[in-house]
Amino acid sequence: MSKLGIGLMSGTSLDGIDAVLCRVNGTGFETELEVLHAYSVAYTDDEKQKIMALCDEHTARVDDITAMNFYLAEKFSEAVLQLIEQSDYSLTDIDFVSSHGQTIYHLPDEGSTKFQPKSTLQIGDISVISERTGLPVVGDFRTADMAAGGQGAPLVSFLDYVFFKDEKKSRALQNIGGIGNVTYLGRGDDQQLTSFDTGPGNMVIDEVVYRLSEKTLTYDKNGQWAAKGQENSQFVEELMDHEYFSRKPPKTTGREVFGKAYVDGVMKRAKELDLSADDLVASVTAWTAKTIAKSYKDFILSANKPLDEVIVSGGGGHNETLLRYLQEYLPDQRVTTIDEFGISSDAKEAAAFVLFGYHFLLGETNTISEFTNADHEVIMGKLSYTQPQAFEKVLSIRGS
Ligand SMILES: Nc1ncnc2c1ncn2[C@@H]1O[C@H](COP(=O)(O)OP(=O)(O)OP(=O)(O)O)[C@@H](O)[C@H]1O
Ligand SMILES: CC(=O)N[C@H]1[C@@H]2OC[C@@H](O2)[C@@H](O)[C@@H]1O[C@H](C)C(=O)O
Repeated sequence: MSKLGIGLMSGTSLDGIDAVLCRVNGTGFETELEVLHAYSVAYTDDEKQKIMALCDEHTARVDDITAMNFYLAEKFSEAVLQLIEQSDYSLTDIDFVSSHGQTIYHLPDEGSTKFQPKSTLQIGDISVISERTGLPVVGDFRTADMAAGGQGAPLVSFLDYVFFKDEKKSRALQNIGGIGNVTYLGRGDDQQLTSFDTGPGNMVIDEVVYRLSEKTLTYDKNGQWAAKGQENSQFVEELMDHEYFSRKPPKTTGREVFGKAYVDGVMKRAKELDLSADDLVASVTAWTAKTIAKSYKDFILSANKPLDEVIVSGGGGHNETLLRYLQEYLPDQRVTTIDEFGISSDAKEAAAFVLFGYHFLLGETNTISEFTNADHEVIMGKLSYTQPQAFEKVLSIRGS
């Protein structure tokens, strides 16, 4: 029997919270998932800067992290309530909430001392969300995959595999959020599955635009600013030199690597090269597209894996200049956006968490170990229900 789940996603771009209401039925390849309503709320600049400070080892304070764990949970709860308010449903119709949380730090590789195992931290406490909504809330997904030896990301590849594996076409599902990540799906019986973070998505473009606009713009709307400039090829090639791009998958990255400190270096070098603001925005946009195209060439095409089409999702799908560069660097592939397949670019990740939460509640695995390089598949998630009625909903899902 189908259930109604709400997915919450607040990604590494720190643009805000995406909430989607979905009808879900079945598991694995039998899954049916329909997005019924979507709602997004932007973080204020103040909120974004405060969260960003927690993503940086030099500025994060333990009291701030603790408080933000609760503050964000309130924001997530408000997003659920707003979503419901705007939809044709009421809270009592909903069976569960599934929340990604806000990643503030992700360490997919062990450090040099015994106190630095690989680890990851998503905040926005699920008990607070359960208490405010009266619903059972699933959260904290990445840790289970990491405990099984995985990178804890990319997780959305599971949705890509379930809905986009095709008999006739080999596909790359490219998400361009704060970070870019790809799921490669060979055609037909080809089970060579690959998934990794390609590098920055909008993260560097956003920060450069924020600084050049003297904090008045947080992103380059539709890529209009980049379209006014010309990419500087020397600068783009220099940026391509970062060790992340030559490192073989499996690999994942985040704000720890391509955050503010990285952009300090980008701005400094752009100044030395005397780049105009227009050319700098064009250059980081071209470079972002090139990091994606190069990673396909090095880790997919060079391994003799065919690639017919590239399906872009995430906010970067709205950046027309970024998509133009991507098509230019991948002349033999058709580059399109996921909207063509009836899924909104902005709703995909939040919908994926409905899929994960539902599998979790049914006790079904919700990872594919090849994608995250885990030792085996796991059931990701943890559960909170602060009221007996919420527990009843869990029992009813399990009994259905
Ligand atoms: N109209 C637009 N034009 C250009 N860029 C846009 C537009 N709308 C959104 N974006 C970009 O998309 C970003 C948000 O993307 P998205 O919500 O997919 O990221 P995220 O989920 O936070 O990150 P991640 O997937 O890395 O966790 C914004 O920060 C902005 O850079
Ligand atoms: C640790 C973390 O939050 N990683 C995010 C980030 O944003 C994009 C990319 O890096 C991806 O690997 C992941 O999110 C998506 C939802 C994923 O796991 O598929």
